[in-house]
Amino acid sequence: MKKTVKDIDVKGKKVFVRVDFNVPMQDGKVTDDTRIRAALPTIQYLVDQGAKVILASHLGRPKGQVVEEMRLTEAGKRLAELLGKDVRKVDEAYGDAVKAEIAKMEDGDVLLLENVRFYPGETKNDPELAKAFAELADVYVNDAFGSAHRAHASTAGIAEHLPAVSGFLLEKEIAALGGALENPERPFTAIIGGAKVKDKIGVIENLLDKVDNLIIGGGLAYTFVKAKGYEIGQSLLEEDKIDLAKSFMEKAEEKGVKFYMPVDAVVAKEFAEDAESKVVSIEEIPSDWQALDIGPKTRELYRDVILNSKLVIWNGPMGVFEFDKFAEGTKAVAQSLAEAKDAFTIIGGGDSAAAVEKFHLADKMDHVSTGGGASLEFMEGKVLPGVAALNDK
Ligand SMILES: Nc1ncnc2c1ncn2[C@@H]1O[C@H](COP(=O)(O)OP(=O)(O)O)[C@@H](O)[C@H]1O
Ligand SMILES: O=C(OP(=O)(O)O)[C@H](O)COP(=O)(O)O
Ligand SMILES: [Mg+2]
Repeated sequence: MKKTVKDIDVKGKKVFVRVDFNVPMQDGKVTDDTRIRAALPTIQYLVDQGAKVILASHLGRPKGQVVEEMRLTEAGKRLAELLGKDVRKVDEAYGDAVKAEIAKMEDGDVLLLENVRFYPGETKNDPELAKAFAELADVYVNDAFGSAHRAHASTAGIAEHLPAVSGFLLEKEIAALGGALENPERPFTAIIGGAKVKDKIGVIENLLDKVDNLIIGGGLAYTFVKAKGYEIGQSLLEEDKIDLAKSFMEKAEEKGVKFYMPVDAVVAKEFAEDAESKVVSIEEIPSDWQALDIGPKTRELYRDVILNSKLVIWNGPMGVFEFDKFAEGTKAVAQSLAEAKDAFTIIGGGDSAAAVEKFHLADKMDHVSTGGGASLEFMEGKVLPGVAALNDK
């Protein structure tokens, strides 16, 4: 068991809180604030206890440099609205100017640092950067469940220098996911989609030891379609994962895990909201088109599997649901989960959670996790670095 904010005295202390405010954005605005709302209990608690609350997060993948659209300014504004309280935002994440701002804070004040991934040391877990973060505070709190599978300077390295405890969200997520997976009800179905193919394809190997059904959709699916020998046109592909995809399909067969992939797709002429589109069978994706959603036959197939399951874990949208034209597959799977009254349903991921919010189905799920990659790695049985770094009770 890890210590939580309740196990330490925070009054008057400077508390560095790593949150996951990696929220979906469009045209400079936050389009889904699920992750900000999920961090509120910890932030509010620290405010009420009279801590000086210093928040840190990443947004997107700026690759170690400043990217204007990836500033945390808008997330900070949304947080201020939700908290009903001023949130001061600075444009850096460590250093003398930040220390000077912190020195001005009163007990109960909230300060938001700039995107920690604007610095190359963050994702490399650079010890110098971890130390620079630690110098800002007396205590470290990790509440960024969505980033707990990353061993980065602000999620792991910093914990070596300060008393390090978990926030309420991290604690709640681990309890909810751990509880469901301890003695999984069967049939147990995992649905994996989304766009982070390189990150997520690897989890499939361990999942094959745990699940009865594995459903593949979203951008992830086309590396498998390609591995089957079909043309995928301009669809998302991880060329160097094709052999891995092939081996997973073979392994599924050996282990008696039922493996489902799209039988049809909605293809588009280009990656755009208003692109010309049509439904084709999976063997017939034209070479200059790209698959942006699963097709109607696939939606039916997946629905049957979901309705016959007792436990369903879903990470990663089935298509580019941000564009209404390509949202039907994701919507159908969300509706099937909502309909599956006999099943315990868990949805995870920043974008998947945004999708079920968009379709007003979030309250029909048993657990909506703020982590996609994090919940998958947790489900694999891996110890998450962001959790491992915290102090034991
Ligand atoms: N067929 C596809 N082609 C390209 N992108 C896709 C496709 N299907 C889904 N996506 C994209 O995947 C993104 C989410 O992926 P990911 O971050 O892995 O999921 P999550 O945040 O739920 O863990 C969405 O922005 C969506 O537009
Ligand atoms: O959005 C996230 O993960 P998710 O897309 O798997 O839900 C987390 O903020 C982690 O981001 P990263 O995958 O860029 O490390
Ligand atoms: Mg995502």
